[in-house]
Amino acid sequence: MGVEGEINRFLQILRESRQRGLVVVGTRDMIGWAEKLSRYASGDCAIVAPSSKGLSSLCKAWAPPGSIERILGGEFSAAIIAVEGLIRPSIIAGAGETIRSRGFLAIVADPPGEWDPGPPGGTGLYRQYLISSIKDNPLHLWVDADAGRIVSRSTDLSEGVGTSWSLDGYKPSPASGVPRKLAAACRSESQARALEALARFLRGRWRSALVKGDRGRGKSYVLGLALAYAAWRRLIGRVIVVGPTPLSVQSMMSGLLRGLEVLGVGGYRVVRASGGEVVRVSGAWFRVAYDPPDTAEPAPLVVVDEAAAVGVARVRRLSWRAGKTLVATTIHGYEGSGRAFARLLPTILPKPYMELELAEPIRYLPGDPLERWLYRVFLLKAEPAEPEDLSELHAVEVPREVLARERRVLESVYGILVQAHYRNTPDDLLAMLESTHHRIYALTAGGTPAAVADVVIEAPEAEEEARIALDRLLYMAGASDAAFRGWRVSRIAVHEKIQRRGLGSRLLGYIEERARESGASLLTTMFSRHDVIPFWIKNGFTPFYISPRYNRVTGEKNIALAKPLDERGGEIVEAASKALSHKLVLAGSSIYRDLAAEKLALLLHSTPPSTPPLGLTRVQARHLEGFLKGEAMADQAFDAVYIAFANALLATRSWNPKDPRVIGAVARVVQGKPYSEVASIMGAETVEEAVELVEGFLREVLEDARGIWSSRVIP
Ligand SMILES: CC(=O)SCCNC(=O)CCNC(=O)[C@H](O)C(C)(C)COP(=O)(O)OP(=O)(O)OC[C@H]1O[C@@H](n2cnc3c(N)ncnc32)[C@H](O)[C@@H]1OP(=O)(O)O
Ligand SMILES: Nc1ncnc2c1ncn2[C@@H]1O[C@H](COP(=O)(O)OP(=O)(O)OP(=O)(O)O)[C@@H](O)[C@H]1O
Repeated sequence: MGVEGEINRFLQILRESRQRGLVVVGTRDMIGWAEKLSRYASGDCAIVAPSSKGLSSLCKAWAPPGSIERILGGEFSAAIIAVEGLIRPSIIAGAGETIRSRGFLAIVADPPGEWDPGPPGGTGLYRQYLISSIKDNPLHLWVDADAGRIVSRSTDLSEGVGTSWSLDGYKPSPASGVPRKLAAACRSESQARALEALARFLRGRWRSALVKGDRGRGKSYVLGLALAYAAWRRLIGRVIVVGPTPLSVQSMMSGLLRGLEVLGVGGYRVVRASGGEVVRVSGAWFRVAYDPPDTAEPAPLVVVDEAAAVGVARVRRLSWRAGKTLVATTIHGYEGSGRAFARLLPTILPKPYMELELAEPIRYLPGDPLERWLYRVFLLKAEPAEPEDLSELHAVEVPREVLARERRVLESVYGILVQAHYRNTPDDLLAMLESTHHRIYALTAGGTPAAVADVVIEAPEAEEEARIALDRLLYMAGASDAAFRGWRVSRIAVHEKIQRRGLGSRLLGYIEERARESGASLLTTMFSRHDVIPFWIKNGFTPFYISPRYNRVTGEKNIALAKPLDERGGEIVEAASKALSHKLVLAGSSIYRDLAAEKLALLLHSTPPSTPPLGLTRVQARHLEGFLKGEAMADQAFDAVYIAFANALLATRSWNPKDPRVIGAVARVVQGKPYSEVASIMGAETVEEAVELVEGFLREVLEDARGIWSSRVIP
């Protein structure tokens, strides 16, 4: 049988078993084979190929390798990857998740001996890892089409894969309120249970609900069914649906339309975008409309699909101003682990809050082998082993070769990072295996990693990704010529069961020693989880930069800190940190107004003392004396109080950043917050109490700092 016959036979096995499989075709005729494969799928496919190949119209959907998100949210009989050179893990993982039951993922690549899916100039470890992983796939066919031979094949139909979706186990809860015919439109028990809960949510006093689950679980669809229920019960009027693209909310719209149909709600109008996507469904008393994240405005009911792609800041803003908010988010998917994000959502969504999880896949059968393979190869569900005995700890560098070779090590290292960090993507694996400027360090207990750090060696001549902290540092210090090296701790995490026992600090100490030995002038870090600032300060780091913009993913501003390792590093960190202290005080009421006052105080306290470019006029000095004598309120002499307080804060460090009076004065004077907010920041019972505490404190501090501000009166 020729190669084509083999492929036909393999695809037949997929169709009969309803499982999904992987086809790899090695050939020099990439275009010809991409065309053949699209014919096997009768054109119901998505293709990932550069525009130069002229393949973009071959399938229903096309994405260039740099914008895989263009096909995500779609669903096809096949996904074809026809990309020369680098095939990022996120392309394979993303394309794989768009395929329905019985379908196939195809990679058209160079002939086997010549194929290198890794980046040019890399280590070659990703190639090695991917090739051995393909051979481990239980349902795959790899052919060398030009030589007419099979490279490897496995048709082990996985056990434990279901044969269809079923609602057999589902018995409606008493008084669920969901009509039977609507429940019957669900495909899994957990989807039907979620629908019941969402009906309760829509009827009751709940403010927000989160539907979470892995990809293809029917999260979006059940939101649509729930909206149909709400329309039928006349519980909704204006609803906005927010998602990264109109394509990404189509499953929700399908659920809505199907729900309206089975409930017999008629007389509504459907508006489609130019690409055919449903963007609005409006009936006599309800209107469900898609709104892009950038322009979405709160409404009585807001539905956010793919919340991780919409971003924390937007979800927070919309949900607080909406009547009710329904949110769907993916825990594990092509974009990596959204586990930490799913954990963050309950802390930002308004209460009362309800959470639901969908377990069984719907796009393909439960236990599908391609899903299991993608999750395993790209570590989307990596679970770290828990170290047992912490009495003997060893800090080590984990060589890339070991990560590529030893699955157990790779899983625990990766698992700790996935568990702790907001967002890991499959491409992190590529960076770990291939990028020569990344290094992985671990603290192991009995051979099991207990803490892990990913360090980037930043050098002035390196590409931008490998000098992000260095660039900010030079900018802040007003320097441009420095030619030194820094090591940036890009991620650090301790196994979640053993945090706050000194392990993180110990690993950081080890990294510091290695950085010193290598001749680096600095150790730096940059992150947006403001809750861990104390960890860095406790370990001797000095803040030197806070981004004026929000991190799109976390909704917080990035903060950078550094620890100098030699004299030159010390000079530049000091200059940059002083510049930051001036920004914090002088721009505290504008770009840094949203920083928590206690974080601003803490950061400021960790910068070196300096003299700010601020003096009082004689008139201001007179107003200030009036305030100090109790003849005027601080607000009456606010400009003078601000200048004198800024001088005192910047020039001395005798104040305690944890003192609520300091935090209150920072919130009021530096950040210009209203006393109502200052009172709650300080924990004061009334606004009057807050005013009294802040004014009393200001009088004390400014009296003590008289020597500082009085010498700066401009004649
Ligand atoms: C660049 C980045 O990766 S920033 C993100 C850091 N990583 C994370 O947030 C992931 C989750 N957290 C963790 O993995 C760990 O808690 C780490 C890495 C932050 C700290 O490691 P740990 O071993 O837990 O901290 P360690 O015991 O060494 O802490 C030393 C001191 O730092 C401070 N500290 C540590 N963690 C925190 C925290 N989450 N919040 C506030 N202070 C902290 C405390 O002062 C602590 O001393 P204490 O416990 O006596 O009060
Ligand atoms: N009850 C159902 N009846 C028919 N089709 C369904 C049903 N539930 C889900 N589907 C279909 O299954 C596929 C996956 O569902 P959906 O998109 O809602 O999943 P999801 O959990 O939101 O995952 P993803 O984030 O991957 O889109 C979609 O094509 C959807 O239309």
